[in-house]
Amino acid sequence: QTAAPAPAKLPNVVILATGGTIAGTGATSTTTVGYTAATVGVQALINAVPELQKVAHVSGEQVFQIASENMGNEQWLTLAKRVNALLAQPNVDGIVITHGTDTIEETAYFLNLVVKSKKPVVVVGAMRPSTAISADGPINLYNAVLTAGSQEAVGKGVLVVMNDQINAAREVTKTNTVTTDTFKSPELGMLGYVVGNQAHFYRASTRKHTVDTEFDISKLDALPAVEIAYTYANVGPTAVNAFVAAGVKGLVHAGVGDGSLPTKVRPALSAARAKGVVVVRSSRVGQGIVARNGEANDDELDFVVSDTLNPQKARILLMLALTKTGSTKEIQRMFYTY
Ligand SMILES: NC(=O)CC[C@H](N)C(=O)O
Repeated sequence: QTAAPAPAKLPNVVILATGGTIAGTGATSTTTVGYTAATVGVQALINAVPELQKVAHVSGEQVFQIASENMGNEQWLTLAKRVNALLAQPNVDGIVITHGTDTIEETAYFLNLVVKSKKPVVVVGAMRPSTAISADGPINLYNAVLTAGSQEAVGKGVLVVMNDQINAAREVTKTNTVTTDTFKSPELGMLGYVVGNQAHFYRASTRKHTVDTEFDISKLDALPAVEIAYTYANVGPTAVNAFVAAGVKGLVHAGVGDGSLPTKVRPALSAARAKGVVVVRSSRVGQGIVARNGEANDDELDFVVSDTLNPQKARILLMLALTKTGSTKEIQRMFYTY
């Protein structure tokens, strides 16, 4: 194994810590469930990986200290503004965000749509707490910093680096509740590997991101209310009606199959649309396209389809879309663009 090459000038990488298992501690070295997430501070995370100093000048900031099931719109806005402020500084070359893995794909996709820089932004987590045998946090952090400081990652959009693999924010999803190889980009594929102290890219997303999006959160302190209604055998209109009564501006329907609408749900969604709620048809399946005018006549219902975005990512794009427009035609264009 070769040592990390020593570049003439090391990149400056800022680590923004938000919590999660990568900052978690367990009772014993074999505690890999039932540990406490978000207990170790950012400086301790950096100190645990002295190898970072060979590949970047790293500095750390503790932005939050939470388990990522508690991540929300408010935290996303705070985080995105901090990322944009740091990347606007000429002496910052890249950013790593340490994060719980449960919602890592959502934070990554949100940032993918609102970061205004081509500089690398890498979101990273761990599946085993810092106290575990073979904890994956240190190697993941090392690979994330390496990637964030690399020229190869410039302009690739927000990345999730874990388990020696680089995935694009738009496609990556958690596929296993506990294993270290949980993050995949089903069917469409990962972007590359981090191997031998180097980030290797083989593909890039064709969808627009970061500097090429139309979204600007710099003056926002809240996002439009958008919820997800999940569908399953025997589902009725209760959840959809409750969301509409609560005043949502948008609803993502996590339909079955290719976005099918059960007979009992369709009228509730149609009534929601009549009240001005923007409805996006997505699917709970996790892979594949929800096609416009496929399982429903979207032109007639005035619905939007999610294309290949899963429901939790469709929710993010719909929130940002609603900050710009209420036009379903425009919002559909965005779902085919980002
Ligand atoms: N592996 C993890 O990071 C899960 C821990 C926690 N539920 C979180 O998402 O922050």
